[in-house]
Amino acid sequence: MQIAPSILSADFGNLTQAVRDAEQAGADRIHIDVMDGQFVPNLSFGPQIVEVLRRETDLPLEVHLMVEHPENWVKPFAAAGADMIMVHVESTPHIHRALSLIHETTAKAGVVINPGTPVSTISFLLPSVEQVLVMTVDPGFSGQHFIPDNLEKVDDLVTIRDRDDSLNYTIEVDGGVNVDRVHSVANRGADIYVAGSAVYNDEADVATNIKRLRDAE
Ligand SMILES: O=C(CO)[C@@H](O)[C@H](O)COP(=O)(O)O
Ligand SMILES: [Co+2]
Repeated sequence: MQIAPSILSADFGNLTQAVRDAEQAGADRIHIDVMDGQFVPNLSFGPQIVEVLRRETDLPLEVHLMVEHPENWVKPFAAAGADMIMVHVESTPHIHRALSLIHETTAKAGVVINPGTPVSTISFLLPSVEQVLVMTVDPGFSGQHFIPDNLEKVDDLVTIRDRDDSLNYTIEVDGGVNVDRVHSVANRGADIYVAGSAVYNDEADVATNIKRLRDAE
């Protein structure tokens, strides 16, 4: 599986080092959680941070937009160097427009579903995305508890993709993935998992934490 460390759990005073550590430890991509204090009750990064991190790493940068009016933020994040931009279906009445805007840039497009949103909500969008992000916590914070029922959505997304050759989205799981949970995520056929607090914490260094996750897959 691919691992996408989320820098939301890293030291905000040294994000460039956090990204370098992840790259050296063999991370596959960097997950950047963007929050506006409206769609979720927290604030985090703007496009300037992506621009800074773009200069630090060749790893793909994926932006998880947790904002209202995500359409307004597609171009700034793409211009800053995002390789993938993911939009919550719950965050806009104009999800097709948001995905089309992403495809007007060089970035790939992803759609995100909250724990309370069924896969059926996005079935008409699946041909239009390169990635589906299944939230296994309610978004807003790192370090929350994994909600296991959401793994059924991974089963559904794998089955739908297997049935239709024209669909080629990757399936990513985000929230509460740690050494105790990662095996169940891998088992269900997800392609990528996000790990925030399991990678960036005071217990061990980033390389040790990533190795522990890989060993537990
Ligand atoms: O999008 C989010 C939270 O809203 C996630 O990307 C978390 O930041 C992941 O952190 P952990 O749950 O792995 O600690
Ligand atoms: Co995220």
